[in-house]
Amino acid sequence: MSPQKMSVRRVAVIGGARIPFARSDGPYATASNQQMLTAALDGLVERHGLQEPGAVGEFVAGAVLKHSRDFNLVRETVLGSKLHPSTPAYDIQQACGTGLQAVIAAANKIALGQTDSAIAGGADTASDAPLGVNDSLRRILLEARRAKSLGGRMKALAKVRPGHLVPDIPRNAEPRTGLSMGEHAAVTARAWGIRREAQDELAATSHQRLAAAYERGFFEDLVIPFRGLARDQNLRPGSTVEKLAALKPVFGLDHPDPTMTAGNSTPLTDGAATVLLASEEWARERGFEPLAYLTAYETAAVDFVGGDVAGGEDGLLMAPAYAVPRMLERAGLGLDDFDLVEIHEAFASQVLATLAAWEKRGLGTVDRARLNVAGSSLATGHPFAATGARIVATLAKLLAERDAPARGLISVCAAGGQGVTAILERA
Ligand SMILES: CC(=O)SCCNC(=O)CCNC(=O)[C@H](O)C(C)(C)COP(=O)(O)OP(=O)(O)OC[C@H]1O[C@@H](n2cnc3c(N)ncnc32)[C@H](O)[C@@H]1OP(=O)(O)O
Repeated sequence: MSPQKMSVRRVAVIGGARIPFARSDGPYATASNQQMLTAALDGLVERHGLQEPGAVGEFVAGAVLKHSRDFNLVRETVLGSKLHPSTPAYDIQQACGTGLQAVIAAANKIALGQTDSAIAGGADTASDAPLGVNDSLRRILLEARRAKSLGGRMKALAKVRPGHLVPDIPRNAEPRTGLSMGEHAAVTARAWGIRREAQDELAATSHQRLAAAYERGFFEDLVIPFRGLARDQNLRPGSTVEKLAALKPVFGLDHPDPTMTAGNSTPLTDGAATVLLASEEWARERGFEPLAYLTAYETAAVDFVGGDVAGGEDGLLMAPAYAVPRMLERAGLGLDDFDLVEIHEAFASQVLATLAAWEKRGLGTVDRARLNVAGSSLATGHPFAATGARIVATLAKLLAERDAPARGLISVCAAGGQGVTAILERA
């Protein structure tokens, strides 16, 4: 396959804005997805002066956990925000890949000349989870609604039993296997021989690097204070390997030597993030200096049902092991060509398994000094749909700081055995 650039027009990353991420059932416990997404969006709009009609071509974002009332969440967010009400908007969803897939959808339209600017992002709350009514009760209520007479309605409602009142609670589990993300990751960690010490080291590094990035003011123009938080609440600057080593395992307990703990797994998190993308012409006209350019992206999926449950190497969160080689081949690049690498840290073991898979597939090793240099999801937390936008904005700014040609790789694993990846470059 010959190397090819995907863009017809170059797509620039102009800036990002997110609210600090909070541990679920904490300070954002009463905040909805719409409120959090609005706060992130307003921060971006105000900072870049995008209030007038037509300033932004469209807003594309999503949430993984949504109430039925949020069927048009992203457009509703526009209507309650500082973005002009004439801005079109739509929802997108690819589990934990949502934020990055929103960036890709927006970038494609800019690349093809269908719009000049767009905002992409995502929000998620595990606190304000969409509890549903029990399926049996829902069917009875629908039957009652369809009934043509009071008698018919009463007859339907008379079928309600106490057991029907048990709510339908969303589970952090794969429908096809019934296993949680953490249990899947534990199976994969065993298949790849990922040690506890290596996981704790990765987690400690993530906290220390995120803390250092906050200390040097890196996030001052990226993070908008919200509901009393100015920094990611999950950040523990004092998180050392020794402290992490003392935590008890929480996943893979059916195995004699479980390695995954609350410290080397992402916590359930609430938050929202946005990114501003545009054509170079649009950026020039408005006087914005692009931080970086999106030059390639890829998605992949694995047969995790057969592979992972059987203890194979193609686990639920391993699709980036396929997406990245494919993307690099298309772009005519190798891992060595990247100054920075951002791997979403769903679990430390999943990052380490992904690195091992890239190595096994002949891509080489990633220099840890280039990996997640401003921390990642183990320290920031992981509000599912927001993570991709957080990473794009962080990496674009890190590349811009280098003030020289530089290239960055993004790898995000997602539920359903999927992976979304991208390349950012600074010319
Ligand atoms: C594609 C994808 O991204 S898949 C990933 C999707 N996300 C997930 O699946 C979320 C996975 N995470 C979880 O389910 C939960 O966070 C769990 C099960 C890992 C942990 O839940 P909890 O037990 O409620 O965690 P909790 O925050 O109470 O932490 C447990 C203990 O570890 C401690 N701890 C957690 N992190 C650290 C740390 N970095 N340093 C030191 N101690 C820590 C806590 O202080 C707590 O200690 P305590 O019991 O003395 O109070």
